[in-house]
Amino acid sequence: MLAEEQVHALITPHSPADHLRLAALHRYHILDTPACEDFTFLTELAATICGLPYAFVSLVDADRVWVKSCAGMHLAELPRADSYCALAVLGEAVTEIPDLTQDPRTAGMPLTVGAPFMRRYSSVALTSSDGFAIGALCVMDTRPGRLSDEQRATLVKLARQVMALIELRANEKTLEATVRELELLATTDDLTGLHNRRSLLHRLKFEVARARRFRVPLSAVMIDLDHFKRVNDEHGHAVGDQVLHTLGKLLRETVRVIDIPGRYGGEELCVILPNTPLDGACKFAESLRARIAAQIHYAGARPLHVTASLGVGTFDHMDVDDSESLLRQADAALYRAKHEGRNRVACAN
Ligand SMILES: Nc1nc2c(ncn2[C@@H]2O[C@H](COP(=O)(O)OP(=O)(O)OP(=O)(O)O)[C@@H](O)[C@H]2O)c(=O)[nH]1
Repeated sequence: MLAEEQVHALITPHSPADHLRLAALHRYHILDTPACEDFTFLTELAATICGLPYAFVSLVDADRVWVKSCAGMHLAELPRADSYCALAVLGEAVTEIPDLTQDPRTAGMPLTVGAPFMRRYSSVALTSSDGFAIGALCVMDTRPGRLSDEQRATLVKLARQVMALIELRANEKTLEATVRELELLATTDDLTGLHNRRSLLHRLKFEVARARRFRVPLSAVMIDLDHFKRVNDEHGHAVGDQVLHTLGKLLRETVRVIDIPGRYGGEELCVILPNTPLDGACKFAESLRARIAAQIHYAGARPLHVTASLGVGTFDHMDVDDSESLLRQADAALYRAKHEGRNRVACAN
């Protein structure tokens, strides 16, 4: 019998390419994902075809072997050094150990010396598209023995199906992430990071419908920077852009998670406040006005102060009309705020 550390070295000879193999495994984002019927089906099929009670789809991580699906026995993960599957990623496409008690690498492993006292192990490596063995489809039994040629050939085909499923799931995830990114691009204003006009109006329609349905108030605050033309004229368009960008950030950080801040157009911004009555919306607008006025911007090294006028419009659930009239109300109030001297909030009557 080999010394324990020699056996350990046989089982976990992390090859120089192991970090590449691990990188290939991690690209699939499959580790620690929930159980899934498709994998279970293929695993149970492997057990049935080989006529054995146990089958597993295992993925060999840095220090553990994580089990994606199992048949015959529940297993979540094992230390890498305690798993037969760690051997399956060492080079051979097919690994077969007809008597685990006779192989120095496996004779002392917990599943060999303890329940269920495994005796045979056959596996096919799961090979990534770039050629790395990331895990194995394996079958086991508590009696020694070998697979027939036909069973082995079928297990190879099934392993390809498992790998195809892993690829498919990874592609689906990439596609979902791309769709999310595209959605974000289509609904976000580049300069401010707020909802763009189209998205803002879309969300507003939805909120109007919700206010009607649940009989709750809905408010909108229109925000227009004061004398912004001067900022552009005196300091350049890039400084004006920077002011809008900073303002967008302030808005994103100020509003509650259910509020909807957007860029209505040019230097006019808007925040939709669901479930907020007029007095709450006016308080919000006043605090926003003060924050905008307190912000310091820079034109080169020169500090620059910018103020805004704000108009608040509200629908009570009793008279919720439509999104356009809500914005008209807020706009009329904004016009009043400008007219009364700017850097102030006007609320709809
Ligand atoms: N830098 C920059 N400026 C913008 C952008 N969109 C609109 N503006 C400018 O915002 C200015 C708006 O000017 P006006 O509508 O005349 O109003 P104002 O100077 O802000 O004056 P009041 O609103 O009456 O206080 C114009 O000069 C626009 O060019 C933008 O994306 N970037």
